[in-house]
Amino acid sequence: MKLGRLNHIGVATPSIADSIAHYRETMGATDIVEPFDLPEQGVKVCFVNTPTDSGMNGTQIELIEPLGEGSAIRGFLEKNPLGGQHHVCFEVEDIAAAREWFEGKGKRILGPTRIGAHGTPIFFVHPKDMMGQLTEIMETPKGAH
Ligand SMILES: CC[C@@H](C(=O)O)C(=O)SCCNC(=O)CCNC(=O)[C@H](O)C(C)(C)COP(=O)(O)OP(=O)(O)OC[C@H]1O[C@@H](n2cnc3c(N)ncnc32)[C@H](O)[C@@H]1OP(=O)(O)O
Ligand SMILES: [Co+2]
Repeated sequence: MKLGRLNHIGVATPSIADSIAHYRETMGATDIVEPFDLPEQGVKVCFVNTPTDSGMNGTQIELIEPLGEGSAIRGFLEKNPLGGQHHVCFEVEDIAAAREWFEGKGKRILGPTRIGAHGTPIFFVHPKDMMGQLTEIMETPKGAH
C-alpha cells in the first residue's frame, strides 16, 4: 500500500457552532463549509478548508459533533469535554487493497468499510494498534487533486 495525502484531521467538538466561531475569529479561517448531518456515522460534520500555494485541495479540519445516542464520539467527549483532535485521515488509491494491507499486519479494523463524508469508502483502524492515533483510511475521490 502507498500512503496518500493527509485528507483531514478529525476534531471532536461539543458544539460545531462554537468551533466555527473559533476557526473564523481566532484562526482566521475564510473557507468553512455549511455543516451537515451524517446520521449513518452518528455525527454532524463541518469542513474547514485550509489553503495551498498550488491551488490543489488543502488538508481539511473535519469538525464532528455527536448526533444521536450511539455516536462513536460520545465516549471521547466524555473523557475530553472541550473536544480535541480525534482522528487523522489518509487517502489511498484502492480501499479494498488498503484494508487487506492493515488486516495482514494484524491491525484491528473498526467495523465495515462504509461511505464517508466525502462520498468515498472509508474504514477506521483502532488507535491502540496505530501508535495511539485513531486512523481513518479513505479512498481518494475520483478526479480529485
Ligand atoms: C464524518 C464522517 C467520517 C468521515 O468521513 O470522515 C468520520 O470521520 S466519523 C468519526 C467518528 N467515527 C468513528 O470514530 C468510528 C471509529 N471509532 C470507534 O469505533 C470508537 O470511537 C473507538 C475508537 C473504538 C473508541 O471507542 P470508545 O468506546 O469511545 O472508547 P474506548 O473506551 O473503547 O477506547 C478504547 C481505548 O482507546 C482510546 N481511544 C478512544 N478513542 C480514541 C481516539 N480518538 N484517539 C486515541 N485513542 C482513543 C481510549 O482512551 C481507550 O484507551 P484506554 O483508556 O487506555 O483503555
Ligand atoms: Co473523518
